[in-house]
Formats: sequence, C-alpha cells, structure tokens
Amino acid sequence: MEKSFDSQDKIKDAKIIFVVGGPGSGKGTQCERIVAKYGYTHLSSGDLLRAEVASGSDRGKQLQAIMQKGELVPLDTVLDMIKDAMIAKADVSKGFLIDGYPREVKQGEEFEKKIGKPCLLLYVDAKSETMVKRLLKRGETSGRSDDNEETIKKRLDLYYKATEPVIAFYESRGIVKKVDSELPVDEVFVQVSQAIDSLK
Ligand SMILES: Nc1ccn([C@@H]2O[C@H](COP(=O)(O)OP(=O)(O)OP(=O)(O)O)[C@@H](O)[C@H]2O)c(=O)n1
Ligand SMILES: Nc1nc2c(ncn2[C@@H]2O[C@H](COP(=O)(O)OP(=O)(O)O)[C@@H](O)[C@H]2O)c(=O)[nH]1
Ligand SMILES: [Mg+2]
Repeated sequence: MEKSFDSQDKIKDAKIIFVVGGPGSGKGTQCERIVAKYGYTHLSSGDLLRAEVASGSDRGKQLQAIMQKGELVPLDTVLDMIKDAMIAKADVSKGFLIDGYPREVKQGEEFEKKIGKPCLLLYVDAKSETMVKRLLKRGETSGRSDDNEETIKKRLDLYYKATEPVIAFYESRGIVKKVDSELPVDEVFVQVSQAIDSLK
C-alpha cells in the first residue's frame, strides 16, 4: 500500500499531454517528432495493448478479440497499463504524450482521478476520407488486424460518437490546440511545435 502511494507520487506533477484524433489521423507520426525534438515520453495506449496481445497471455487474447472488432477495451485495463508505464519512466521523463487516450469522456475523468490533469490536449484533425485512405495504405504493411475496411469503419464511427465529445469537454477548459493533419507532416509539426512551445 505504502509503496503504491510512493510510486504514484512520482507522476503527480508530471507534464501530461493528451494526443487525440481519429484513427489514422497522424497521432503516432506527430508523437515521434515530438519525442525527437522535446524528449517527451510517448505512450500509445494502442501500442501498449498490442504489446499485451503479442505476449500471448490470456488477457491479450481477450483484448485481441475486442480490438479486431474496433471496440473499446475496458477502461481499467488501459488506464492501469498507462499508469504502470508512466511510473516506470517517471524519473527520466520531461513529460508524457498520452496517445490514443482518452477515447471517451469517462476515460478522461478516470485518468484525472487516478493520475493527474493534462496541461494540453493536442487535437490531430483530418477528414474521414483522409483517415480511411491512410489506414488502408498503412494496412498494406502494418500487419495490424484492425487496418481493414470493415474494422476501420467501426473505429471511425466510434471515434465520432465517443471520442469527439472528449475534445468538446476539454475545449471548455481551454486546453485544446487543434492541428490540421491534412497538411504534409512537416507543416503539421510546425503547428504542433507552436502548441508545445506555448506551454510554460
Ligand atoms: N484507449 C484505448 C486505445 C486503444 N483501444 C483499442 O485498441 C485499438 C487500436 O487503438 P490505436 O492503436 O490507438 O488505434 P487508432 O487510434 O485507431 O489508430 P492508431 O495507430 O491507428 O493510433 C482500438 O480500436 C481499440 O480497440 C482501446 O480500446 N482503448
Ligand atoms: N500525407 C500525410 N500522411 C500522414 C500524415 N500523418 C500520418 N500520415 C500517414 O498516415 C498513416 C497513419 O498515421 P499514424 O501516425 O499511424 O496515425 P494514428 O493512427 O493517428 O496514430 C501512416 O501511414 C502515416 O504515414 C500527414 O500529416 N500527412
Ligand atoms: Mg497510432
């Protein structure tokens, strides 16, 4: 008990950035650039889940079935994974990029209760046709079982239904910065850099 309080303490004051956008909008691509320029720690909730699937564990098998359908895995599962990953990096991290989370308002609320408040929500915006095109292209090489036409459609629907309200929720708090991910990667990153530089 004592120990878990200690480790939680380590991330209490961490700089936290939520990176939110539709599937294939370019979140991972921009996060890679941010890591290179600012040295933040990138935690993709999807990557953490895929690592669990790759481990072949029973839990991984359950996750795989959910992700294959484009549905959301139980909130606590993802949140615990993110929290453990943050604690593991707390001593060396200048800040955390939480990519692909929160997927719904409730996930944001739980994150704040258990971990802390974000100082910025980076909203990576692209048109749905653009996202579909990018995901189909990525699917040619990604090996991701959810990068297929049917699952992409479900992921997009769920994004508009569950995740867009997350953006509105944080708009009201004044911490949303939207970047236009229709532009070439370098130009998107100029906007991303401005958003990060404006943090104190
Ligand atoms: N917080 C999260 C993150 C991911 N997932 C599950 O993991 C899948 C893949 O997530 P992710 O890698 O974040 O996918 P996308 O946002 O669609 O795009 P990406 O690489 O493509 O970021 C989701 O469809 C969902 O089933 C989830 O349930 N909850
Ligand atoms: N043209 C263009 N392609 C991009 C851009 N950002 C990402 N992509 C491509 O779109 C696909 C999805 O990007 P990714 O970063 O994985 O998106 P995520 O699903 O939001 O994490 C990848 O194949 C990228 O190479 C961009 O700004 N412009
Ligand atoms: Mg990604």
